[in-house]
Amino acid sequence: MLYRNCLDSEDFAIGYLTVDEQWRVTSCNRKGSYILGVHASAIIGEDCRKIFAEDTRFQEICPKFFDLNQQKSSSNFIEFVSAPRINDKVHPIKVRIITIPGKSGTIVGALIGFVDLSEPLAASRMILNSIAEGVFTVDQNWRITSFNRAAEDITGYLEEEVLGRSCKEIFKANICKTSCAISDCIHEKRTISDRTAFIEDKEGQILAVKISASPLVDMLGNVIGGVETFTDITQTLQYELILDAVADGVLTVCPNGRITSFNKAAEEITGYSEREVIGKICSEVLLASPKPASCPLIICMEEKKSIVDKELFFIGKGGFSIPVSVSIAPFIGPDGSVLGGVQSFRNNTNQLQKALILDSVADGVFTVDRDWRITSFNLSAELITGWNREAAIGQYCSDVFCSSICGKNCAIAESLYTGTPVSNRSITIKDRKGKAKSISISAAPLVDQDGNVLGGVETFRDLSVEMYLRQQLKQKYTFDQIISKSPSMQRIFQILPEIARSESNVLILGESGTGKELVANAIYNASMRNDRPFVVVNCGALPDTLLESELFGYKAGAFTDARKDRLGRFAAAEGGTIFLDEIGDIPHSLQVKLLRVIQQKVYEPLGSNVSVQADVRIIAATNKDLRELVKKGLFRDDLYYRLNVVNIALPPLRERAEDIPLLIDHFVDKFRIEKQKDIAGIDEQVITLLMKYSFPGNIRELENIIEYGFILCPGGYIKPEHLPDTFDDDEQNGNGALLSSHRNLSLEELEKKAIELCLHRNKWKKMATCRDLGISKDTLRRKIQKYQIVNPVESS
Ligand SMILES: Nc1ncnc2c1ncn2[C@@H]1O[C@H](COP(=O)(O)OP(=O)(O)OP(=O)(O)O)[C@@H](O)[C@H]1O
Repeated sequence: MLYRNCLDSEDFAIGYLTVDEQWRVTSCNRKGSYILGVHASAIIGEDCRKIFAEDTRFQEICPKFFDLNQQKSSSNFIEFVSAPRINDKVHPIKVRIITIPGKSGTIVGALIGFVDLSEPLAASRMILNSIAEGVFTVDQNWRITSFNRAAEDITGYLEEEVLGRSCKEIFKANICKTSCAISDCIHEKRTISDRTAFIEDKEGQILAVKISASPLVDMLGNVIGGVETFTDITQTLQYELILDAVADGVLTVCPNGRITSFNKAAEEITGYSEREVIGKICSEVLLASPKPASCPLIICMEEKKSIVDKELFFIGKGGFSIPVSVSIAPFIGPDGSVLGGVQSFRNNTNQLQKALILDSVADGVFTVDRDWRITSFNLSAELITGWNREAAIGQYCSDVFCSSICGKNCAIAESLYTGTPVSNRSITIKDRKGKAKSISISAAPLVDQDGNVLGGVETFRDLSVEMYLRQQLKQKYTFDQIISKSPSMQRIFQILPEIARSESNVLILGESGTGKELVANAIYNASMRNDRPFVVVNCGALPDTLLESELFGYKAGAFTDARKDRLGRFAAAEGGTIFLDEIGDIPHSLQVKLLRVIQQKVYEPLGSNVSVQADVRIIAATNKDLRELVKKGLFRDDLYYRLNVVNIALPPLRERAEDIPLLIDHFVDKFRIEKQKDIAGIDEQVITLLMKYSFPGNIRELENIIEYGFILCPGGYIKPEHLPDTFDDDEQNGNGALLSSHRNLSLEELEKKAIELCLHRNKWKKMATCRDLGISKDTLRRKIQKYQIVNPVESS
């Protein structure tokens, strides 16, 4: 009974039958009736072989039942395993027969134990197959004894293909020979985990796997094989490799800002290893201010927005600060929640250095792309234009510079079209407040190695400082409008205020164009009479008869055309100053009258015998040798002495060459304003040419040459080709006979000549002529009409 109870226990997993010597069932436990699918009472007395024969699972075993009556000893212990495939499923049944000996030694029956092996096996297989990792087991000879579904999926082999085969033969792993994980774990009697290996799948493709291995031990502690789990990490490894291959530092964080990955470049840039930073709050590791509120990565995750190329400073492992440009994006899950964030960063040290170098350059520098949008803008550019970099970058350069050359005469465009850089072109721009500024620019295209144009670069210099300095210098060498640094002129400057203050008559001597009228003007300006009239009379320009009436006026009827009284220049200058230029040219009769004005301060108008009082200061000038005229009796000596109370002799320009550069600057400034043209100055070569020149026309001639250059030069520096054509001939330059043909030309005549020359040089191509002259097509057309310039080819 006890035996029955014991065999019927719920825990008992083995079915039992007892049979008599005829194989007739004498008892059957609960598990036995469960496996056989019959009630015990239904089979008591039945031949168990018949019962087994009816159950397909026992088919293989039935023939092995022997005749119990024939058995002699109790040594009959027989074990069979039957594993028929039914409906494509294996149904293993294990049967154990133990014979029961009787008193006489004969066999009186048997105890038949049977187990349906498929039950626990199926459960464990189910568990194994539901594991996502590949699992296989081997026996002590490395023969595979099980191979789960994930292992099949990863390797492409089916279990039945690999069972019984050597694991090395199947996996062909790189570690098989040198460091087999299973043999290591058996040897070390411990589980080995997370070892990376490369195996071959059935197709021969290499897979990266992460493996763990443990020894398989039986109940007695004997190692009976090993079990290995493996995961395909090929894709993860690829991602890691890709991340490590990118030049930018990349780190990822979880939503609370803790670092979850940190690539090789990130390690190199910051000096931290991945292991040192994983799990730490990103801002605490890398930012000077570790507060999450100031961490752009946290902000981006909070606001669910991305940022690109933000300039930041990281603190590296050694505590040094690293300029970086970071881009950040949050990881947004399908439900819209933030799962983390990724931050890529680039070491900006080089760019920063370049920017610092650019910012330390005194010249303004900016670059544009192919669409004329500003791509970089240095500090000097900010200072000169008043635009800050952030505002300027991305704008069209013409919107920032508002220059006179923007559009049609753009220097960058010109440098692109001509293939040669533009240098030192003087232009006017408007700063951000709209104030006009003079700058000198140089431009060049930006071209890549293959010659593709990427954009352009322009450097520019503020000329206002230069201009101010020149102005200061000019002031030092200036008296009123007279400019000179020559010692002889400086001496004159010293006595001029004294002369001006005196009431004495002044005689100014000097060649034509040396500045006699200018000096007379300066004396007048500095005199007490400067609030009274200043009247200029060119005595050489009028016929003798006209000159007298011009100076002293006339009464009606004094001569045929004199219908009514007319006041003369002396009357006009009453209380002020009269400047009598070319005094050496006045006739004898007038010399007497002039002497009377000087001596008695009275004169009579033509046709009148009534004397008129004259309070007029006389400043006279001549380019003639008055003393020689006196000697020859052509000029009255008493008048000469009266006029010559104070005598100023102006030296010719050839005797004060040191004044030439100063005067050049002065005239360039003057014409720049007058003509509103972007001329930066005079080319060095031109200065050399002018310094060698003898200037028979003195300062007036120099002034004319510069004006001529202004007309011909389109912009930038006035070059030798912009000088009057007589400068072409070096011989002539040397002997000082130059420009005689142009010396006395009026401005209009000069302009006409310049336009004719330019048209001729450009074979009457109007666009080229406009470009050379720096004028518009309309202006050129008007000037051609005005000066009636004709194309010789068309006219013939
Ligand atoms: N030192 C100077 N600085 C600046 N400009 C000068 C100087 N000297 C002469 N000029 C300029 O040269 C031109 C000729 O000068 P100005 O007419 O005074 O000479 P001038 O001796 O009176 O000539 P002329 O004898 O032919 O009448 C003027 O435009 C004048 O402004």
